[in-house]
Amino acid sequence: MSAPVITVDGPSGSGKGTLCALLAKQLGWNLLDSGALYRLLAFAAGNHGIDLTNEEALKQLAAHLDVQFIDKRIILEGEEVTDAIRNEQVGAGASMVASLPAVREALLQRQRAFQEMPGLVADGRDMGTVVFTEAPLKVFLTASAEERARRRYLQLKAKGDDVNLASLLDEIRARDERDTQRAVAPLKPAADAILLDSTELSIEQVLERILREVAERDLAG
Ligand SMILES: Nc1ncnc2c1ncn2[C@@H]1O[C@H](COP(=O)(O)OP(=O)(O)O)[C@@H](O)[C@H]1O
Ligand SMILES: Nc1ccn([C@H]2C[C@H](O)[C@@H](COP(=O)(O)OP(=O)(O)O)O2)c(=O)n1
Repeated sequence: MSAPVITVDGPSGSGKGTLCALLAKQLGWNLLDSGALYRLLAFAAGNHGIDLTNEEALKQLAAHLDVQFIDKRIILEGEEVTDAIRNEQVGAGASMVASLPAVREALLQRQRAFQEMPGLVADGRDMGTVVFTEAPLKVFLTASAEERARRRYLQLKAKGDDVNLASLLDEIRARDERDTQRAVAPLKPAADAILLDSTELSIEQVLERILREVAERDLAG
């Protein structure tokens, strides 16, 4: 029997990463942060002087990307990059490399390898539509662009980054546009996904709502 998967897809700042980390902890399941793979690829491309539109070179880089996920730390080619990949510049680069079909194909098996017992919580844009189409629970998490920009602003500011709310909102809108309009695996809810708008919900309310769905499907064992 294959391990059960909960997929959580949605736009930047909707709360996917937060929800997935809490779910994985509560259920004792594995966690896949697929966005981190696209961020790491964009970051590695920068290190190697590869242009973010060079599909062939990026495909090769993706196929051989030397990454280790150790607890909450991410090591790329021997260097810790856990914080370095979490800014809007790397996010925009990730969104660019993610629009290239050969790159997505090269990262597919690496993502599917995370499906191990007792279960997997998978965070991204195409977890329910492409990577784990058989998942018994699919969530599409959204929030208004203004609320998502506000959340990102508070998050980056708390980290000490020099951020501006208006430009974050512009960047989030540009990323939404690129992620939803691309030809391959665009951001959209799977036909069988639960749609949840978190604009007016706290993190605890979102978690509670999804844990109810987990219980209804008897997924937690
Ligand atoms: N429902 C919520 N209400 C308020 N803040 C939230 C909510 N969900 C997440 N956040 C905060 O918003 C920021 C972005 O959340 P994150 O989980 O990183 O989003 P995503 O992974 O979808 O980009 C984080 O600082 C997180 O603590
Ligand atoms: N499964 C995925 C995950 C991310 N991406 C792309 C599109 C996103 O804009 C970037 C960055 O994703 P990430 O989830 O890290 O971004 P946010 O934390 O939601 O801001 O990668 C993707 O195309 N497919």
